[in-house]
Amino acid sequence: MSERNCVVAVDVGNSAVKLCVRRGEEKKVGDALGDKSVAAELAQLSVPICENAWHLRATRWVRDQVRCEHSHWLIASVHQPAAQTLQHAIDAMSVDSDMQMTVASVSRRDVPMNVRVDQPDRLGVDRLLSAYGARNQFGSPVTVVDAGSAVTIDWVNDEGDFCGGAILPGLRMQANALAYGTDALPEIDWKVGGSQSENPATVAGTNTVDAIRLGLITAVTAAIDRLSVAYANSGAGSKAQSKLVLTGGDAATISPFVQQPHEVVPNLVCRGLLDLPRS
Ligand SMILES: Nc1ncnc2c1ncn2[C@@H]1O[C@H](COP(=O)(O)OP(=O)(O)O)[C@@H](O)[C@H]1O
Ligand SMILES: CC(C)(COP(=O)(O)O)[C@@H](O)C(=O)NCCC(=O)O
Ligand SMILES: [K+]
Repeated sequence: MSERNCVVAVDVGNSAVKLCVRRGEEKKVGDALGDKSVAAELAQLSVPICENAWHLRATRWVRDQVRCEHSHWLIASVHQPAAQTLQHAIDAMSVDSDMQMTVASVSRRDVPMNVRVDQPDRLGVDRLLSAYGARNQFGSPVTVVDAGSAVTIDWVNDEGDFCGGAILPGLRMQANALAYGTDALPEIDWKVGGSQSENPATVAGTNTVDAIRLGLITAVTAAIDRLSVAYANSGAGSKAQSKLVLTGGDAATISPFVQQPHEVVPNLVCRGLLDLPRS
């Protein structure tokens, strides 16, 4: 890649930092509803923030991926200490690098989407950006699920407005909570597998691990199925059929057990960042 300018999209979550850079020709997406050009090839990386020197892995990856004169980093964060650590690593890298770097912290005001919640400034910018990315790719109405540290199940109405949603603990957090809050329960690997790999969402667990796995998967997927239908019904009379989109570190794990038709799109927050109109 030898462009003059490139954009580095960064989603700082509570478990991991996700980075995306678009390879090759950039496409202008702006705010065009239904535009599918976001499917352009992306280089993507997820670095768990529990990993030693995660910030160095992140910045080195970007240095190796992009060969441009000026990189503009768009950072959306719901974890301020991690965002600060990353900012310092970017500053340090820019001292030793030929590449010019600028960094912008993205807030909800940068996202061209109406927000219908009680306190918009308290809304996680990741929720808004994944909704924005989903709306750009699939149109509205759409239910957007981000299955990460927390699972968010959000609603974008017929008019394309962000209307809030639900927040529940993510799979790892639920697994931790059971192990932490009891004497007898082990901390399980919630990923599908083990003795009940055929379909843990329909067969009663006949041992502790399978029972926990069934509980966790059902808690998350039943919430998704129920709320996506309820949201769509709340927009009764809507002209367009409602869609359902999953993203986040656990999206692929839960997808086989979500009954409603849906799409899995990796790194929707970063895709939303790359879609933002340029100032
Ligand atoms: N290798 C992994 N490292 C960390 N989390 C993982 C990994 N594989 C799957 N996960 C799951 O992904 C979730 C984190 O998803 P992610 O979307 O990165 O979260 P966040 O946006 O909160 O940082 C964890 O809660 C865990 O359940
Ligand atoms: C709900 C979240 C914790 C999800 O974070 P994540 O799982 O992506 O790390 C985050 O969007 C957040 O801190 N939100 C602030 C509260 C709100 O959105 O209402
Ligand atoms: K999330």
